[in-house]
Amino acid sequence: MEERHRMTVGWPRRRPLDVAFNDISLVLDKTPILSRVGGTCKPGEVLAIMGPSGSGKTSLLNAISGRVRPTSGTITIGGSPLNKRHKRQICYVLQDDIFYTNLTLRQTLVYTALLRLPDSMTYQEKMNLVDHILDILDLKHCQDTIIGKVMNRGLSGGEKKRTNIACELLTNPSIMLLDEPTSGLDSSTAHSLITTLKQFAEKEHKTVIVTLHQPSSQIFYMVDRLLLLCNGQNAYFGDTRKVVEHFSNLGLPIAPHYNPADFILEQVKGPLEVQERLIQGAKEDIRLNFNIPENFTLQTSPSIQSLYSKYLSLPTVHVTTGIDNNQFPWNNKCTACQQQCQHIQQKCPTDVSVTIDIDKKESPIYNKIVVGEEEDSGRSSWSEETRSEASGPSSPCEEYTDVQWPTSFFTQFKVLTQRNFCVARPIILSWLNGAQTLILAIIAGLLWYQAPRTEESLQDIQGWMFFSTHYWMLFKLFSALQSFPAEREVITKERASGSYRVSAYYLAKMVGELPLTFTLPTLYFFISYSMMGWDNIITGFMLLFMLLLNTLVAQSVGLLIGAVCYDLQVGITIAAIFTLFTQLFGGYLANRIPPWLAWAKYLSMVHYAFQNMNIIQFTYGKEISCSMEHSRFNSCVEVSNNEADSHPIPIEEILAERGETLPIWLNTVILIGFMIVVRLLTYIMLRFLHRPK
Ligand SMILES: Nc1ncnc2c1ncn2[C@@H]1O[C@H](COP(=O)(O)OP(=O)(O)OP(=O)(O)O)[C@@H](O)[C@H]1O
Repeated sequence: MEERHRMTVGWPRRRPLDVAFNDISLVLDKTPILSRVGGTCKPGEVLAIMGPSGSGKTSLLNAISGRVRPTSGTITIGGSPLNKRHKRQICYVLQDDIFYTNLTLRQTLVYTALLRLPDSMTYQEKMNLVDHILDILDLKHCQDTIIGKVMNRGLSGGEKKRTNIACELLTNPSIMLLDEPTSGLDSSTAHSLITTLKQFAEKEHKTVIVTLHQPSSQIFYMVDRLLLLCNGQNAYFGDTRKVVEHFSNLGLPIAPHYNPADFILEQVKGPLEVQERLIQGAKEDIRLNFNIPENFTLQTSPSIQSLYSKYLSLPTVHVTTGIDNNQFPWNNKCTACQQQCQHIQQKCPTDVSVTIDIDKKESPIYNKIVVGEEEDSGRSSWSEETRSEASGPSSPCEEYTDVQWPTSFFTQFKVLTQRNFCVARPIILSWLNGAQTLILAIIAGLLWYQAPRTEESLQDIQGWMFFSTHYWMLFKLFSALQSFPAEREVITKERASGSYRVSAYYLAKMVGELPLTFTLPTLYFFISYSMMGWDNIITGFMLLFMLLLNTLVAQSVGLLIGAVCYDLQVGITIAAIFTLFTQLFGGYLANRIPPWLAWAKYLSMVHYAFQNMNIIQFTYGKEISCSMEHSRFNSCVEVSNNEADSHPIPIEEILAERGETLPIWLNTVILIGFMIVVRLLTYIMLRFLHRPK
C-alpha cells in the first residue's frame, strides 16, 4: 500500500472526462467518409465502434483524437469543444505498432516515461511507474526483449500491442482511443486485453473508445456501449446488450447461438434495403429513446441563459449535471452532461434552457448544461491514494495538461540524445559498416602504400585525398538520407501526442549521433593514411579534421533531402545528382572546366574540403620533390637535373595546377557556414513541412 502510494506521487493528475461527438461529417478528397455520426462515452465506460471494413471507424477515431478536422459537427471533451489543451488528456493507440525496433520493451517504456511524464516526478517515481505498468499489462517477462521487426524477430504481436498501450497509459490519460487493439491477436489474448481495458475504465474512471473488427461474443458483451457504423453513418448507438433487441424490432432477428457481433456486422454488410432500414432505425431510436418531441424547446429565464453562455465560454468552468434526473425522461441517457469542473461560487441554477432541434440532430447533451457544486476533479489514476492526493490542497486548476510541454527543453534534449545514441549505434556501427570501412581502408592503404613524396606520386597522394573525401561524402549522405524516413513514423506519432519539441529532437539527433558519425571515418583515416605514409601529427590531425568536417557537411545535405522528400526514391535521385555534380566539380576529375561553367565548382562542397586537404598536406607535410626528368612544374624545370631530386615543388605551384585556390580559413568558414545553413533549413523543413496534426 505504502509503495503504491509512493509510486503515484507526482503522477500527472487527470480528471475523468466524457467524450461526445455530434453530427460528425467528414469529406476527404471529395469522398464522403462520415455522415452525421453521433455518440457519447463517459468515464468508466468502454464504447466500441464497429462496422465493416471501410465504414469509417478509424476516420471517426482520428476525428475524435483531433488528428483530422471533421467537415462539420461538434466534438466535446468534458463539455468543452475539442482543442489543443486536450491533446495530452487523450491517448491514441494506433492500429500499427510504431516503435524503434532495436530498442527493448523496457527501454521503449523508460524513454517514453522520461519524455512524457512531468519533471515534477523524480526519476525513481517514473521507473516505479514503468514497473507498475509492465506488471499490470503482464509484460514483465519480456521487458528485455527487443521490439523487433519481420527480419529480426522480437516481441510477439500481442506483446507489441500491449507495449503500444503501455506507452500511452504511462501518461495516465483521461481518454483512451484504441484503433483495433485486438487485431492480429488470438482470442484469449484479445479477451485479456479487453478485460484489462474494461478494468481500467471502471477502476480508474477512464473513458475508453475502441474500434473492433470481429469480436467474440465474450468481448462483445464486455463493452458498455456500441456505435455501429454503416457506410459512414450511425446504424446503432446505445447499450451493447440492447442491440440484438433493436435489430429484432427492425425485423432482423438473430438466429439462436449466433455470435451477436457477427450477426450485426453481417446485417450492415447486407442488402441496401437492410442498410437503409438500419440507418433509419438508428435515427428513430434516438427520437424514441430520448422521448424528444420535434423542435422541443424549454425556455427559461434570461438570467439563467446568460449564466449558461457565460460558463460555456469559460474553459475552466465547473459544470455538472444539475438537472433533476426525474425532470427529463431522457436524462439518464445524457451521460455526457456530467461535465468536469472547477471552482464556482455561484449557487446552482435549478432550471436551464434546453433547445433540441432533431432535424439538425443537436443532441440534448450539448444543451443541458447546469452550473453546480464542485466535484472531485482531481480524481486521476489507478489508486485511491492518488485520488486523495489529487484532491489535496493544491488547486485543481494546476493541471499538468495546461503546461505546453510535459518536460523542459533540457530534459527532452537529454533523453532524446541518449535515445538517439541508443537507436543509431547498432545502425551506424553495424558489423556491415565496420567491415566495409576496414576493407576499404586496407585497400586504399595498400593501393597508395608508402607513396613517396615525389612529383611522380603527387597525383596518387591527391587521389587518396579525393577518394577519401568522396567516399565519406557518399557514405554519410546516403545513410543520413535514410535516417528521417526510417524514424519518421515514430517521430510523427510522438509529435502528434505532444511529447517534445522538434528543436529538442533535432538538436539531440545532431549531438547523439556525433560520436557515432566520427567513429568510422576516423578508423578509416588512421588505417589508410598510416599505410600511405604518416607525415607528422599536425598534418595527420588537420587532415582528419577536414575529413570529418566534410563528412558532417555531407550528412547535413542527406538530412535535408531526407526531411524534404517523403519518397525515398525521389530522395535517392536528388542525392545522386548532388553527389555526381559535387564529384565532377570537386577539382580532381576535371581541371579544364569551361569558363562559363567555372562558377559551378563553388557550389561543390567537397571542392573546399579537397582544396584544404591539399593545402594541409603540402604545406605541413613532407615536401614533394621535383621529378628527375620532364617536370611539369616551372620551378623544377629551372633548376638543374642534378639537384632536382632534392628540390621541393613550391606549394603555390602544386595548388595552382588545380586552379584558383582559396585560403584554408576561407574554405573552412565556407564549409561550416554551408553546414549551418543546411542544418537550419532541415530544422525548418522538419518543423513546418509534413507537420503532424
Ligand atoms: N484521404 C482519403 N481520401 C479518400 N478516401 C479516403 C481517404 N482516407 C480514407 N478514405 C476512405 O474512407 C473510408 C473509411 O476509412 P477508414 O480507415 O476510416 O475505415 P475503417 O472502418 O477503419 O476500415 P478498416 O476496418 O478496414 O480499418 C475507406 O473507404 C477509405 O478508403
